[in-house]
Amino acid sequence: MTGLRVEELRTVLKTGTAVVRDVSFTVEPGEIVGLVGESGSGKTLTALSVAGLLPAAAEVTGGKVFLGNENLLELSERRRRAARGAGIAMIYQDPMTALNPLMTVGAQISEGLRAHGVSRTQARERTLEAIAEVRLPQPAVMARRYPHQLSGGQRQRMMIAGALAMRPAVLIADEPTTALDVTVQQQILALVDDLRRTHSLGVLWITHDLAVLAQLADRVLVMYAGRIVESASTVDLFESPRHPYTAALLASIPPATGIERPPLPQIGGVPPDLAALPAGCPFQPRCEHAEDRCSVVDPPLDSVAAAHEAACLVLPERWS
Ligand SMILES: Nc1ncnc2c1ncn2[C@@H]1O[C@H](COP(=O)(O)OP(=O)(O)OP(=O)(O)O)[C@@H](O)[C@H]1O
Repeated sequence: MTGLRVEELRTVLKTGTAVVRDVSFTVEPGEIVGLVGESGSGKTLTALSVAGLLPAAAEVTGGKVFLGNENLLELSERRRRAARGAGIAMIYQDPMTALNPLMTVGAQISEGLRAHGVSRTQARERTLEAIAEVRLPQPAVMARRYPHQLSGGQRQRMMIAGALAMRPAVLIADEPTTALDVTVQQQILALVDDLRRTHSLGVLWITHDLAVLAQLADRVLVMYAGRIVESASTVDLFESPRHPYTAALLASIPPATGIERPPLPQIGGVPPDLAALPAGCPFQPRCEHAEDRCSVVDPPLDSVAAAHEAACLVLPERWS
């Protein structure tokens, strides 16, 4: 199976502001990698850059996006579109943005496949297979429904079915469970966890919600001001965070009750304006542990332990 390797990805708005700043990470087959950060930290633009779906207001100006051995950023538009369908699929918070309200869901999944050269008969078969795979009952009946005839959870499953029908190597999920109630959210998380095992699907799961990642992700990337500031296995990140921003995110998770959805993280101070970043470390104005040098040096992402990287000059031993 094919993994995803992103190297030094840089995405800039037409205004000149860099919103994704030299981001590198990998997603191995069968692995779930979480990408977490506050609103505006650049998670969505990272995902759209990788999937080749950026809005006109932004463009990738540097870096590489390898799917297997192929750098997607070097492919022609036509080949990139083909690679995108079969290689990287994306699902969103609001399935209505991905689903056409005027077509039955089955027809749109089939149409997506037909656009990639799958025959009519095969497209129909694969559509029903994909709908069954996301555990919707009576696939043939479901396929004939319009999006508004489905519940929120069913629409979310249909969107996942549409993505899976393409048999992608990597699924990028941008806050896909945020709008769902907790029970349905749990069902979708269990489904994705199952699919990555049965299909060796690599998953990049974007969220505000570290509690979801505790349950789902093998590894977590923490994003701040367009950069990855910490990267570690989920266990290491929760047990020994090495960036004060990660520690603040963790401290903002209320004690787990198992049923309540935590609110958005509340961290003192405001997220930085990407168009006017402070000198030194971008988190330093909000950081409880900042030292004088932190307003001078913007630390690179460095190895701090095995398979654990952080971009901070102040070791936890010195955190007051
Ligand atoms: N289409 C766009 N045009 C102009 N600026 C944009 C556009 N999309 C995002 N931005 C800006 O780029 C920055 C990063 O946004 P992005 O949506 O990637 O953040 P995010 O971490 O996904 O936030 P959220 O959790 O709210 O979705 C923000 O400053 C945002 O205002």
